[in-house]
Amino acid sequence: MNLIRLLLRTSSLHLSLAMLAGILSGGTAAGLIALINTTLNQNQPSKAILFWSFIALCILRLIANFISQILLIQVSQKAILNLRILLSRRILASPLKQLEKIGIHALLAVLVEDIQTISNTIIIIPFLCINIAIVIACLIYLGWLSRLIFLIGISFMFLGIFSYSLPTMKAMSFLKLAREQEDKLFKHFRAITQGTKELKLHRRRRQAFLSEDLHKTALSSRQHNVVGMSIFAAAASWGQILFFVAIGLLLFAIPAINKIHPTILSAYALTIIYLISPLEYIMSTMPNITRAVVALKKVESLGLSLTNSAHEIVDDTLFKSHKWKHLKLENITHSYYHEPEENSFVLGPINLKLHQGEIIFILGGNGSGKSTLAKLITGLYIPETGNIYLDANPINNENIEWYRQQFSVVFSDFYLFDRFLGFDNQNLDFQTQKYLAKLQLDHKVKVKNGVLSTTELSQGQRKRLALLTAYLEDRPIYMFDEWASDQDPVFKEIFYTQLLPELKNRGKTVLVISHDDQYFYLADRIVKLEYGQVKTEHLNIRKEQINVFE
Ligand SMILES: Nc1ncnc2c1ncn2[C@@H]1O[C@H](COP(=O)(O)OP(=O)(O)OP(=O)(O)O)[C@@H](O)[C@H]1O
Repeated sequence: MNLIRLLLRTSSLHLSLAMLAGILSGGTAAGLIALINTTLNQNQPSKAILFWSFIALCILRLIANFISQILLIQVSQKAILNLRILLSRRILASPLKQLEKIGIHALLAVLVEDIQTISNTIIIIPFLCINIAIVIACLIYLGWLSRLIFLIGISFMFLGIFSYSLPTMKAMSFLKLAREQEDKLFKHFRAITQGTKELKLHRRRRQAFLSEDLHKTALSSRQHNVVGMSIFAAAASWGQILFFVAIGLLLFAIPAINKIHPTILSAYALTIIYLISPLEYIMSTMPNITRAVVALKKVESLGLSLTNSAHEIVDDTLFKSHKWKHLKLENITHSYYHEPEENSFVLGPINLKLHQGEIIFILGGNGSGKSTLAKLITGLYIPETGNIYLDANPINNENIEWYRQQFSVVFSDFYLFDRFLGFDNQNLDFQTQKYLAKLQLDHKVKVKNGVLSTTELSQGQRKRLALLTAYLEDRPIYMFDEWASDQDPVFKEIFYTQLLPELKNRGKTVLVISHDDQYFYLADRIVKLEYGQVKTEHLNIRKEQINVFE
């Protein structure tokens, strides 16, 4: 089972020791029962040896139980920690296309819901193991008492397990359906947090959203959970009654068929009654275990398997001492997955050669494929066909991680971190302060130890902060996806006529996705897209005023 593999991966040594201690603890529990039986069945006052054995077994059980629990708690907590880190790593190591296909809401459901479910189950596994050890030890004791009754008991137990597991399989299918609703619920939660303004301003939209979307999904989730959990409850009640049927058989049916000594019968009855509590615990954990199995299956179904560790391949030997001259896209294509056949968007095949130190403008109408091309050029999307070359070197799985590190990008849907992560620059604060002044943000934002005093700014100001981060990254290729669209005319002018040429003068290659036709003359090369194809490619040697939309 994957859950056990997950624990084993965490620390097999700790787990083995904990299991040993657990078995010892279970063994002492069975030993105590045996001792109590012997003491009860002897017709004379208790001997000192029985008394001291009882004390010794109690102490042994206390110690073994404690050690086993402590070790198992450590393993389970470490497994939870590893699970959180591993899943986050897996998500970040997965191709962007795959993550976009899964969807943000489904990823959130995995990170919040599934991790919690798996963690909750991992926490109970230590106690589950100890209870299983007690059951096994008691069964061994029962087998030692009488083989015949043990065989009857074991057959009865398997019948019980079988009749318990059949309905639980049905219950699992309902829990799976409930889990599917969780993805939808997270989509609605996203709508609540990101669409608050739109929902507040439109009462009928809000009511329709609450009753038709949110309530419907939450209700469906509840119904599947209720049915699933009810089946578990029915199966558990059936399991409980089976204990008493077993005791009934033992007391009334078996002695009628076969003569059995009353001391064995009473020992059996006592042990079975003692077994009720651990068996009930085991049964009560089944819904949790089933939920965790469903959660793990969900995680795996998204292609985020937890059994292999994710690792990045960074081959930075490539081009280390070498200044590249051109970046070539050869017949690259990309298509999106969900669009209907007749409407599907395909970018490419694109053939382009971009030179080091150029300012390249990428133009085109809405939906023409500019941002898609940006993701392909920056290595975020792997081309479905064709290749990217840096000089004569093809970009492949081995060097793509390195290749991505050559780009500083501000996407139109950028994310702003409130502290500068991954910089080991000694003068970071000084440099940031300088750029804050340059971007006219020094009156609003301060920086201390790489932490920004605020990111609660206007959209245009936030974009300037994103640009600042790109400046600090100081990478060979810059990419701006409609960066200037939120800037006021004055700063727009500064961006195009001062900041871009400055970057070029520092030897940077600058790719600019833009609709600002008054600045197209600043470009060295202009690439215009239409319906996912390069419509025109224009080399602007004379820096003339051009109108490529004509
Ligand atoms: N994550 C996505 N999943 C599915 N389809 C997408 C996705 N992103 C974009 N598309 C589709 O790809 C096409 C091109 O989108 P893209 O964002 O590249 O256009 P664009 O030229 O940047 O547009 P705009 O100027 O509006 O930003 C569109 O038809 C869009 O529907």
